[in-house]
Amino acid sequence: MTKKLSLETELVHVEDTNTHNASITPAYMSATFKAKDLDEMGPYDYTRSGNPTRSALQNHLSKIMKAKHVYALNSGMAALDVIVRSLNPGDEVVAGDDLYGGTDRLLTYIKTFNHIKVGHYDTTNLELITSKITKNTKMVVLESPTNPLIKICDLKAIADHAHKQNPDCVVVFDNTMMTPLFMSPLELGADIQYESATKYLNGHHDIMAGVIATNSDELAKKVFFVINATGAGIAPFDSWLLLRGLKTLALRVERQQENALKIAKWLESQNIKVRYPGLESHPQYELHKKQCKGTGAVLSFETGDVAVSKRIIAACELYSVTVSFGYVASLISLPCLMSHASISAETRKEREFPEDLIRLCAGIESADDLIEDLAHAFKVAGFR
Ligand SMILES: Cc1ncc(COP(=O)(O)O)c(C=O)c1O
Ligand SMILES: N[C@@H](CCSC[C@H](N)C(=O)O)C(=O)O
Repeated sequence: MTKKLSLETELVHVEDTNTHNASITPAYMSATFKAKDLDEMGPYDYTRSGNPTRSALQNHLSKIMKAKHVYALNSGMAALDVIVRSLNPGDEVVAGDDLYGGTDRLLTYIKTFNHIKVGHYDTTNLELITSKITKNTKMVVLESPTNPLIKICDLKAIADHAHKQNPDCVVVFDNTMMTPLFMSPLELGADIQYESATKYLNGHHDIMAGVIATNSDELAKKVFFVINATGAGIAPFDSWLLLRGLKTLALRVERQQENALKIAKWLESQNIKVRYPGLESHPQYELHKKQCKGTGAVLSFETGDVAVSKRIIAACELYSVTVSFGYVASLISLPCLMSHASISAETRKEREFPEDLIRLCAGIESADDLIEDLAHAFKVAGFR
């Protein structure tokens, strides 16, 4: 077919050749592969280095992420770990001031133990962030929308500035919240896009996974070296589950987004300050619309009192109280005690991180049921 296919179509059609023409890519549950003969070893020898199920997944992701090189790893944090291993002591990294807690923890680790200089700044303030990116900056680490404050940064403007200052500066973008369905960071100037595939890409909360995408041969080479050297590549059965989950990405995320918008509007109608890029009240609503095709399904809001937030969360019946997001069922959490507990209370305060912030991630249930459950929880908690 010569026509350019839409992403929704690409998602469900996995190109793969396998011995028996199985319709579904088999899970090659083998650590080793026999050498044909000693002069021709074949493409696979050991699953740490490569596995056909992982290759099928990576090839499929390459199409979806419109990237020349894609690597699938055993978690989103493993992906970031592989990326930051290209840094050397003394290198300077500029990062956002609102990042997933585990990202912050890993950046703090490399700052403390690898002697890499890491500065955190408000990425919504273009003047500030660009003033911090200089010719000495080796890497920029961004998230947008951020987890959990839903801050939006201007990726193109930041990447253009970084590359002007230092053509070798590596702009790394965490696209977990938007997924390739709603945002194409590589097209906007990122050198490396990574995602926690544990979230939307898989969608079923039954695996941990991460992906790295880049169009640079040089960066891809470095990434593959570390994956092979450390064993960070995704396992065959997890590759198989991720391939299966990806097929319904568009259906799931579109429905989740629809629900999130309805919930966000309902919360706003209760005079609550809601952080969601699909609301016109979001301070970077226009910017987000300019660089993304959708607004995702994660939102957060404050109640003004940690005790009230805890009571609301405890009173929810449909929302599971868990970390993570992107699951087909709805989730609710208190980031300061859960996903962002690894950031010290002092740092959270410095970065204006509200302790009463509730993060909510819409699933694919009926929006009416989800709103009714929240309304009921508010009542039980004595809120509103
Ligand atoms: C935005 C974001 N990036 C990266 C990660 C790390 O991914 P993983 O949990 O798959 O290691 C998470 C959550 O854990 C996240 O929320
Ligand atoms: N105990 C975990 C917490 C994981 S939080 C996962 C997710 N990214 C989220 O934002 O909810 C840890 O220490 O990493």
